[in-house]
Amino acid sequence: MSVIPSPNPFIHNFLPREDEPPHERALREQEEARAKAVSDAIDEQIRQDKVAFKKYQKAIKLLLLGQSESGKSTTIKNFQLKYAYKEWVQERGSWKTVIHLNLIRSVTTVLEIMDSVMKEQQDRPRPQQRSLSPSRSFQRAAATATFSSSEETGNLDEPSQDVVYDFSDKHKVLQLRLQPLSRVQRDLEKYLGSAALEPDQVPTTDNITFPGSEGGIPRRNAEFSVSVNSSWKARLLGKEDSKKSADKKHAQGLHDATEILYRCGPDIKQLWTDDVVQQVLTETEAQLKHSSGFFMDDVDRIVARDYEPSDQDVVKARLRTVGVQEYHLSIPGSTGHHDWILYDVGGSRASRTIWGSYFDNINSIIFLAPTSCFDQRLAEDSKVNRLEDSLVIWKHICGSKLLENIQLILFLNKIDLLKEKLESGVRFDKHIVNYGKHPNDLPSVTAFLKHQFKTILRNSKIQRVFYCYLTSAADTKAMATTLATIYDGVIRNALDRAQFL
Ligand SMILES: Nc1nc2c(ncn2[C@@H]2O[C@H](COP(=O)(O)OP(=O)(O)OP(=O)(O)O)[C@@H](O)[C@H]2O)c(=O)[nH]1
Ligand SMILES: [Mg+2]
Repeated sequence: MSVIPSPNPFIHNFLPREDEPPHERALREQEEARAKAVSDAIDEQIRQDKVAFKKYQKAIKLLLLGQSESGKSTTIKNFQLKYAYKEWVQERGSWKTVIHLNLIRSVTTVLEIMDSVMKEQQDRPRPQQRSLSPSRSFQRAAATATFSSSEETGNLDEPSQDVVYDFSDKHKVLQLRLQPLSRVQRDLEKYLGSAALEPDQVPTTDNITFPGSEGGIPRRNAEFSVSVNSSWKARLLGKEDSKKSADKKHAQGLHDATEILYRCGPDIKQLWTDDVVQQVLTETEAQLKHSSGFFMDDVDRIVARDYEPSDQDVVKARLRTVGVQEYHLSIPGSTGHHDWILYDVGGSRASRTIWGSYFDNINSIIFLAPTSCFDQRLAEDSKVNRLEDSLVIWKHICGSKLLENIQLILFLNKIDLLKEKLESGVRFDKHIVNYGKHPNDLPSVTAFLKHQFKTILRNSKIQRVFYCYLTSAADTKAMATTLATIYDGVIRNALDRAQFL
């Protein structure tokens, strides 16, 4: 018995009635057109998503890692400066607020140190006992001023030579006249958000360990957000709705900050060029000049009402990275343009928990180890030497199973500051015990550091080439050359990997 296929019995429900009245027909056609428009929009979205996904998959993905203040964001700035200058110029102005905050922070640090020493001096029994033993607030100021740590140098806890500083009413007047800056500092910090605070100023989570050396991929922490560009930049560039009353208030606040800073300019300069203040800073070994975001030598220029940051100012400016910042660049090369995605993460201990979630889909890692911090402790944990911390992170990265096929590039950074420090007489062997009796000069110290990092890579059981560069990320010319050098290597590695997969 054969079965004759019958037409779908429900088809009539969907076909227009033969006797459909004209107004119903018009309504139906309208509804169909609307449904088609929605369907077309969904198809277009899917098409665009596919294109974006393909582009994302083809893009070269580079992750920058390293402890806080190692120079990750500064390296990204160098990438932008070299390969995305148009966008760089568009965003340059937004850094003015950060640079103002950096300058005010330095002023606050100097004032805190001066105030602490003044009080110390007042309280001291005279003239028999005149030794300088710093107070708590003085030590706090010292920490922000990139002091040598007390445990390592002994310069804070031990009474120093008898010193009496020749403070006068002039210093007290300066203190009073610069007081308005503390309010400006608070306002700017509020405006820039948590990025404006350093790791020792934000609450930390206990028991944080570096993720990813074994086990699975850690989950992304809801506390952290990914953004293509940070919100403070958008706000400062006026990309957000400027009609909002909060934004208007902020704009007024920023204008007031510029005005107050302008009026305080001559006093800031007087404070910074004062002989007694300089003597205090020298003898308490406050390495303010070497600290991040140091702009005290440029006061005249920066406090000017019409100040516009230069390229170099932006590279020098310091703003902590919170969460993950994603940068998309289209970089020309010998084989055409390549899309690059650079991931900049925060380097403080609390921020490191997020790193592992970026390990699974990247091509290369640039690891930044700041070399000049051999005599400093972590802001988050004063028991840990910063150089040792870098070696520990490097060991985790080299040994991570998740990173087995990822190219590692090491930047031994802040070489300019290391050179200055060694030349000023700070002894490397005093802080790094296994340095032995080698000379206290740049070639010997960098050779030692290279050897340390290379040995860790070799011992990690994962076979890799040791790519290592001595860098000074604040030197944009030298960095342009380094970036050009690593550029081809990163692309070649990405293409090889794509073929292999
Ligand atoms: N002199 C000098 N300064 C540098 C160098 N590299 C970075 N800096 C400065 O050091 C400060 C900190 O650099 P960042 O790039 O913000 O450090 P980071 O690794 O991104 O820090 P987090 O965002 O906290 O993880 C900035 O003020 C930089 O200008 C360098 O090689 N030499
Ligand atoms: Mg950063």
